[in-house]
Amino acid sequence: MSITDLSQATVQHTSNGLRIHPESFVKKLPTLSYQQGLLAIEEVSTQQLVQQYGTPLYVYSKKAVLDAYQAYTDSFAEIDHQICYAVKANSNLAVLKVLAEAGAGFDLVSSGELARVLAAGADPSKIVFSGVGKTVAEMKAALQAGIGCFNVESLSELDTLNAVAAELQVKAPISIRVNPDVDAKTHPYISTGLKDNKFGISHDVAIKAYKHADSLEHLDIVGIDCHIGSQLTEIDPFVAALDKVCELIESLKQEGIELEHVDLGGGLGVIYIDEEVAEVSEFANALLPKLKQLGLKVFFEPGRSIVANAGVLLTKVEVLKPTEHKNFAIVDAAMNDLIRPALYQAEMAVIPMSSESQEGSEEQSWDIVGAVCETGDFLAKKRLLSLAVGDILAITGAGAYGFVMSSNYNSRPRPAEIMVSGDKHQVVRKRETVEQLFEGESFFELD
Ligand SMILES: Cc1ncc(COP(=O)(O)O)c(C=O)c1O
Ligand SMILES: N[C@@H](CCCC[NH3+])C(=O)O
Repeated sequence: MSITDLSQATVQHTSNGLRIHPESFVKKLPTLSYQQGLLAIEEVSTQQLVQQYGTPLYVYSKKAVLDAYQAYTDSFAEIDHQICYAVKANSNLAVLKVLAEAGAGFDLVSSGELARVLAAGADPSKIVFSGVGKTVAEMKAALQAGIGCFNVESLSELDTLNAVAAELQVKAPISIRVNPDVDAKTHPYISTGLKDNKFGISHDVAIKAYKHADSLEHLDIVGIDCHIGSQLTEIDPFVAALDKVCELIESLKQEGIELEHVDLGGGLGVIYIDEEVAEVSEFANALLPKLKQLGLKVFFEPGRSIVANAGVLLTKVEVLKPTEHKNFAIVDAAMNDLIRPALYQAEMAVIPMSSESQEGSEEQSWDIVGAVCETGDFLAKKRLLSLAVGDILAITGAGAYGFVMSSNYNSRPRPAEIMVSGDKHQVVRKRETVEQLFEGESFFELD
């Protein structure tokens, strides 16, 4: 490889750290580009966004969200299907509204998420409610809203839901979430389809659970559900899970239990750095022959693959702190704004707002860290960049499990969120103020 080829290589893992060539890297991502050397999202310059709204700043591309959703509907066009976007990945109302208007259903895990999707105009019949610990109040709210299906995760949930539905004099539509004991080959914290995980009902118990559900007057069995984990880069685990679900559907038929739909959950991974990730179309091609044979309606619950690469987090370099041992670039975003690196050692790309800032100046290996008082507060480690105080960096892949997992640790107000469409941009969540952080608190006055 010549020196020019090397400098143009998109991602290089070197002993000093990771070098990402920004201009070629963004070509792998939707709606990001460098225009006159400045990072743009759709047609909006990130420099303009930073000047107008400040940092840290989450920015989402409407087009990228819609295109990712469309990739699913196109890939599964041959079969009767429903995409239920997993709200937990990014629950901003603007994102939800874009998806609701495109025809998406929603996968929820709380009544908070239910309230959000209803506020965003969701069709209740396209909502599925997952989660291991639904409360009675949450069951009531979802039944009153008329949701499409409860994905039930335990025997005791069947009884509670039956009682709640009886009280409201309705029938609760249910699927049972089965745990197929398939290795999703992902980070252990986000693997959900193994015996060891708290999710779903094991195959051995599933038939018993369905028979029990069938005996309960206020439950209406409509489907079967499974979700084996998140950020899966390979297709095989999905196929293995589908095979197990098909076996169960066959056994249920023999017991006289007929289903209307099969829900295969979410979990398809995305490119963060240079992962080899299956495309939605490959995922569909692997599953379609079996799904067509089944002849049931198919639900999917993608989250990350719809929104991750529709979003970036923009952050400013506040302090450069080279030490004899390593170099720290302290930025104004931190683990409270984006916890994935700290929580899962997730590697996310960090690219400069200005690609010209990298040219001609000497790169060094930097740990990009926040100002939170935790050693675990890092956003990226060993990144080869040429940095100056005041530079703006973009962390890509931040549209999923970014803002939604943020906190106010160290009394840090959370960033603003912006949505971009074409050359337009709008605040879709205001930056928090310090006053908001303690507005619900009071002094103890009873002594
Ligand atoms: C039940 C369920 N459905 C869907 C998802 C969405 O997963 P992903 O964001 O990986 O597509 C999750 C999260 O892992 C989940 O727990
Ligand atoms: N929060 C995780 C994904 C969780 C999936 C939820 N079941 C992540 O950022 O990768």
